[in-house]
Amino acid sequence: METALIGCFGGICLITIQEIETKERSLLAMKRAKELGRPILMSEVEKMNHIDPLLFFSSGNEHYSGERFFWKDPKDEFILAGLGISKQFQIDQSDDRFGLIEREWKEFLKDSLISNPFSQIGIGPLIFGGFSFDPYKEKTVLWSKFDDSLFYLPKYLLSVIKGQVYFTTNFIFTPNDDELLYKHIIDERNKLFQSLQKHHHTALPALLETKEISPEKWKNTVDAMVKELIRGPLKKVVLARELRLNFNDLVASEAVMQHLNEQQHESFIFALESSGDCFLGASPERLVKKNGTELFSTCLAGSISRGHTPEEDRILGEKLLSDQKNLLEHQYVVEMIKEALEESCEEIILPDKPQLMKIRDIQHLYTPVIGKCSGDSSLLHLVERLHPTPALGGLPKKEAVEKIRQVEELDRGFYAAPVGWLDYEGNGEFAVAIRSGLLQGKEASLFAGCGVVADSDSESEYLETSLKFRPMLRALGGK
Ligand SMILES: C=C(O[C@H]1C=CC=C(C(=O)O)[C@@H]1O)C(=O)O
Ligand SMILES: [Mg+2]
Repeated sequence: METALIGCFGGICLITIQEIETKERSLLAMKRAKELGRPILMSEVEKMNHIDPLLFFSSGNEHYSGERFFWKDPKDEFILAGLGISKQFQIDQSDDRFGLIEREWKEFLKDSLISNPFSQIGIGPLIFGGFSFDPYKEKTVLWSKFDDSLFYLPKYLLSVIKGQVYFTTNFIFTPNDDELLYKHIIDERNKLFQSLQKHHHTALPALLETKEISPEKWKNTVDAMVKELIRGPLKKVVLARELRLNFNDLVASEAVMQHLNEQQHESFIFALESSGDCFLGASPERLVKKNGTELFSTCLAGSISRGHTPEEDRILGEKLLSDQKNLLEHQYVVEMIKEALEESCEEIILPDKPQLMKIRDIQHLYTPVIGKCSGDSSLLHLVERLHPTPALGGLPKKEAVEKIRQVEELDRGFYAAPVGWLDYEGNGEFAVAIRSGLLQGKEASLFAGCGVVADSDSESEYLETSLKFRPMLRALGGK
C-alpha cells in the first residue's frame, strides 16, 4: 500500500489517499459493530521510513506509560514495539489458560477488517504478553499487577523486520461509536508521530542497595533437594532465587531497555508493562517459534562461566561439553522437548550432541530443534505442551512443578515462563523469560535459577545463579 500524500502547503497538510480509505473502512467497521451488536476490530498496516524501535518505545513514556511492550530476537532481525492497549486478554488461575487465550483471541478477530497488503509475519493485529510460571503457586504482593495470563493487542505496533519498518494501527469500534472516534484516533496517531521528533533520553537512578533474599536458606533447600533426587523418583528440579534492588529514584523501563539492547546482543530482549510495573529481561532461550508449518525450539541447560582469556574460555567450554552432571541436566531437556513436539510434528531435526552457546556472562549447553508441523497446529497448544521444560521446571514435569510450589520461597510470577507474541494468522514466537527482572517504582527484583540434579552441589549452584543475575544487574547499574 502506498502512503500517497496529496500535498502539504504552508503547514497545512491535505488528506492522503490512505486516510480516505481508512475513513471508508472505519465507516464500514462502525456499521458492522452496530449490526452485530459487538466490538469490531479494524487494523491497518503501513510501510514506514526507518524509526528506531527503542525511540518509539520511549516516546510512549508520557501517554502510554504502563501500556507498552518490546521484543527483539537475538539476530536483530525481528523487533516489535507496542504502545497503548486496544484490547486486553487476561485469565486467572485455570487449567486451560493457554487454550482460553487462544480461543478469546480467535473469537475477537471474527468479522474484523484487516488491511495488510504485505506477506510478512509479525505485522497487523497481534497480541503480546505472557503467562505466569505456575498459576497454582500462592500469590504474593510482588506480582499483584500481573494476572496468570496477560496479553494485549496494542493500539500502535511498530514491527522492524530485517530492516523493513511496518506500522500497524488497531482501532476498535463498538456499537455506540460514531465518527468522533475516528477523528480522535487520527489526532492521537498524529500526536504520536510528532512526539517521535523529540529526543527521549532517560538516565538510570543510582542503585543504593542490592539485597540477596535468604541465600543460606536457598542453599539448604538445594541440599535437601539433592537428597530427595538421590532417593528418586524425581530426577531434576530447578530452584530459583531473588535479588531485591533499591534506587534513589524511579527506574524507567526505557533506560533499562536501552542498556539491555547495548549489552546483550545474543539474547531475546523483552519488556511487558502492566499497571505501572514492568517485567523485562534478556533471555537466550527460545521456547518455540512458529512460522507457517515450521517450528523452532531450543534445549538450553547446563552452564559454566566464561574465561578471562580466549584460552581459558575454550578450556571451560570443553569442560562443560564433557561434564556428566551438566550433560544429564541437558539431556532431560532434550528428551522432553522431543516428546512434546512429536505429537504435532511430522518431522523433527535434532542434533545428537549439544553444542556451546556463549553469551556475555555464561556459556551453556545448547541443542537447537527444528520441526515441521501440520498446518493447523496451534502455537499456544505447543507452548502449553512445552511449558515448563526441565530447564525451568524439572522431571517429571508435574511432580517437579508441585515440588517447586512447595519448597521455593520465591513467587516466580512471569519469571521462567513463556513470554512472546501471536499474530492473527497463528504465527508467533515465545521465549522463556529468564535473565529477567521486575521493575516497581524505585525498586526491582531480579530472578535466577538452576537445574538441580542428584549430582548437584549447593555452593556451585549458588555461584551459577550469581552469574545468571549479571545481565540484569549490569543493565541496572550494578556489578
Ligand atoms: C533457570 C535459568 O536457566 C536455565 C537455562 C539455562 C541453563 C540452566 C542451568 O544450567 O541450570 C537453567 O536450566 C535461569 O537463568 O534462571
Ligand atoms: Mg545448571
